[in-house]
Amino acid sequence: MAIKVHGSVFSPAVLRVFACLNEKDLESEYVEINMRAGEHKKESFLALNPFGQVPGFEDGDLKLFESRAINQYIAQAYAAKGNQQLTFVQDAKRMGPVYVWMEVEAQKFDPPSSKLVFELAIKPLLGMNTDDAAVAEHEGKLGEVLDVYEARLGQSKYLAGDCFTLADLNHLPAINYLMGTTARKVFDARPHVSAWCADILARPAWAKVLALQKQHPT
Ligand SMILES: N[C@@H](CCC(=O)N[C@@H](CS)C(=O)NCC(=O)O)C(=O)O
Repeated sequence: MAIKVHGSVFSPAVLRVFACLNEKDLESEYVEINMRAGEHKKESFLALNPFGQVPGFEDGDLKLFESRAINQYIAQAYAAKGNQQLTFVQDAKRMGPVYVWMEVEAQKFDPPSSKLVFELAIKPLLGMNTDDAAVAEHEGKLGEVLDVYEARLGQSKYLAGDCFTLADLNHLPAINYLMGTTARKVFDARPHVSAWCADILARPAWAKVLALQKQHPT
């Protein structure tokens, strides 16, 4: 049975799941949820995600939500497909840094970057005014996080070592959005971070995500 991703292609969390599906060369069906019309708060969607947030994910009779957990599921369930560097292996020492940097993305990078995506990318799309004070505050916070990334990426090409892993992939939607905004300067000011961003954004799997987004411009 086909994999289905329910959501909006403007949602960073939805794009994160498509990035993983594309890395794994998996076919999937995009089921558009009209968030402006509040479809994500309706009974039918709440059966997929009781918190009323996109994405909702189906693989046959399995229903999941939370984009990062969905990506871990995809990486394990389809271990033999596509990019096998994303598979979690039994070697705990090898996996340790992956676990660390996945948490860093979710706990440290995501809070300021999500705020900036909302202020600088989503609000303009919705015709709302950007809060400049909030932007300045969260650019400062993101800069502090990226100072740590700069040191790390001076030691290894990717966050968890020499290979691209889910720890890197989970950053893609926010970085992609912020590269098109004034917050780009926070990344550009840090050479190792800037080179890493350019590298991960150039992945063919991410280009496929952007192509899907273009096909659904509303
Ligand atoms: N931690 C969740 C976050 C999901 C999330 O925040 N989705 C947003 C769009 S990116 C949403 O549905 N917002 C509408 C709402 O919260 O009502 C995940 O990674 O899946």
